Amino acid sequence: MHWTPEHAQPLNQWPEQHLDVSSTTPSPAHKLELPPGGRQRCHYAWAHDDISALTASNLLKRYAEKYSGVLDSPYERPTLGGYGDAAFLNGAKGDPEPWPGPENPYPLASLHEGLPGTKSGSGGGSGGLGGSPVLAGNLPEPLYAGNACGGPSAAPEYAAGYGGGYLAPSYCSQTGAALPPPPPAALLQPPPPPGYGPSGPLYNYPAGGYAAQPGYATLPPPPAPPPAPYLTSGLAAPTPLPAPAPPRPAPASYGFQAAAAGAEAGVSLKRKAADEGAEGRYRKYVYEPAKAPAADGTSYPAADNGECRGNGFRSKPPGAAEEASGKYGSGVPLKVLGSPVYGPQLEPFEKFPERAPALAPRGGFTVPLGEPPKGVDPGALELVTSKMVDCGPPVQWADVAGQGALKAALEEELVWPLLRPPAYPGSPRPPRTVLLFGPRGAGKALLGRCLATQLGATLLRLRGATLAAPGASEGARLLQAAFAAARCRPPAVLLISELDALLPARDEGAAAAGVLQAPLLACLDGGCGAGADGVLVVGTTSRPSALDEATRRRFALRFYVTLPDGPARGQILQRALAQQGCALSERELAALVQGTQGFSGGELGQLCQQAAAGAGHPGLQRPLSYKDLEAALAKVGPRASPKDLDLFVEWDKMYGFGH
Ligand SMILES: Nc1ncnc2c1ncn2[C@@H]1O[C@H](COP(=O)(O)OP(=O)(O)OP(=O)(O)O)[C@@H](O)[C@H]1O
Ligand SMILES: [Mg+2]
Repeated sequence: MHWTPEHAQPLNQWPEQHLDVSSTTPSPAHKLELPPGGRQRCHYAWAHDDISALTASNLLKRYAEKYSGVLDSPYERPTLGGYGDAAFLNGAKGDPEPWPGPENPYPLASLHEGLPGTKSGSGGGSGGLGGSPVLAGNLPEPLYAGNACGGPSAAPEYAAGYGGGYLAPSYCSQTGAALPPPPPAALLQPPPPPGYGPSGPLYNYPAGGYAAQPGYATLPPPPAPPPAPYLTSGLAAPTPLPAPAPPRPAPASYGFQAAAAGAEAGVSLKRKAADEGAEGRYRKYVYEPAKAPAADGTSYPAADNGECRGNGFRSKPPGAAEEASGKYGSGVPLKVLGSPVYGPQLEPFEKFPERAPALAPRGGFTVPLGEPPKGVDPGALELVTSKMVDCGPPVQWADVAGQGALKAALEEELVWPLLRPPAYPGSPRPPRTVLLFGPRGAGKALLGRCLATQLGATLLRLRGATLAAPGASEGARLLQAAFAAARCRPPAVLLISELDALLPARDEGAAAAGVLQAPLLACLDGGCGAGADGVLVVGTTSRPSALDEATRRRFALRFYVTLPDGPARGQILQRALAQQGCALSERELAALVQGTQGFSGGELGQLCQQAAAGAGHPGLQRPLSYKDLEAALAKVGPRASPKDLDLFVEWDKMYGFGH
């Protein structure tokens, strides 16, 4: 209770105010409403009780003696208003500072129920020292001082007991009509315990103060704290439980419990759970991050290893050995595919393994033999079968020097999807067409052969220039027959080199060649059986810019076959020279690799042939030397200019898939 101006009233009103504040008698209107303020306010309530019980009684006794002495003194009695006492004016217990109690003493009826004897006075004696504020307010005149009694002579009545008897004579003028009829004693207060009754000894308080406080033990369990204070901002309210939670047991100490509830209102849930342990009642509100996916895959299958690109495919493998884990589900071991270790660590050509026979057809690329489509000339079909089927040795990945990234991309995006059986009905269909573009002699056809080997497919080779040579009609007939032959021999790879020769040149305007574009597009669309399962069409061109959009779109994959880099050139040279019995030193080989920058694989082969031709080999019975190769370098050079290479790069950026 803080100091307010209305407290500065004459001293003759202090008992009334004091009684109002420090009443130990509960009013019927008092309710148990413990504010969530908690511990501190409850502490003030205890302090208030101290005033009413101990201090107030002592002070009343002391000042009653004083007043009686004043009244009995022969000199003029001073006015009570001039009997200033800051402590009393403030309503504090002799403390010059304002009482720091609550502004409005909230009714704590039950707290005062433990102080019996204050209401057990007879008749209207219930308005004794511990009288109810309601009763005090009903008094028509100020209490104690200035009343009709002319001043109390309270000292003799102290012996009447604390139960209101000792003040009863002071209110002698308070008739019973002025007071409301007293309620039944049984309703007001339970019988006082021994020692606190009217017949009990005066001031028979326990030595331990108010430790007994029987009212505390009889307090009903506090209401369950609202859930909102236990939710930190930003946390969604928990889902209401289907059944109401069982009431919490009455705490052993209500004061502590109330204080704890209020004090914990602003504590984070995590902190609360940590304080209360794993079995804490707030455990369900603890916000915890989602658990890691289960190892058995029953949980989220998201992989956080950085390999997932978001579409189910991992990033390109740094090495073939890492791809043996069956990325496409079927788990085809890489050993079966026979992929080499890509990159500069490629074994020298002379150490290449012996070419293995063609792998048997397997996986989803295996389909039963098909029937020749109707409308196909049987003669042309027989011609294609006998002349265009490549019966050369198989080509493994290791036979292609360099091109590590390209080989990995082809294997990942073409070979394995074709070999993998469809995961489920309606799964994406693997690509059936691929375009390899790059400088002449870069190894496009070599890669096409390698694809056929990896797929275990029959290889049918066509050259655009050969198809266009005999004329449009004959070329179209051969083209349709080639697609039909591939359809009849699944799995098959139809390799069409110099694809640009079948298309109308922009600058040349070859009418005959341009006529073959329509049958080509029709066959690529499946009209010739090319779209059937078990047929892969590989088109190659060194003039990708000659392809119009219609033709370009027919190829699902488009890869740039670059010129071999230094290590790849060294490998190609070593192999080519080894076939001619030439063994260069490392220094000579390095110089030759340096001098053949910009050469394609085909041009490197031509260089070796030129060197042999210049040396008179094989007529000359001596091995090739470095000088022979130097002489050949003067006659054989790269055909692709830097400008051409830039065009490839640009086209790859626009239409290629990169790798
Ligand atoms: N990376 C390579 N490794 C080994 N040999 C290669 C490589 N690149 C090219 N060659 C060899 O060069 C020669 C020409 O290769 P290929 O015919 O595949 O080139 P191309 O790109 O198809 O040429 P073109 O555009 O003229 O058809 C072949 O003998 C091939 O063995
Ligand atoms: Mg070729």
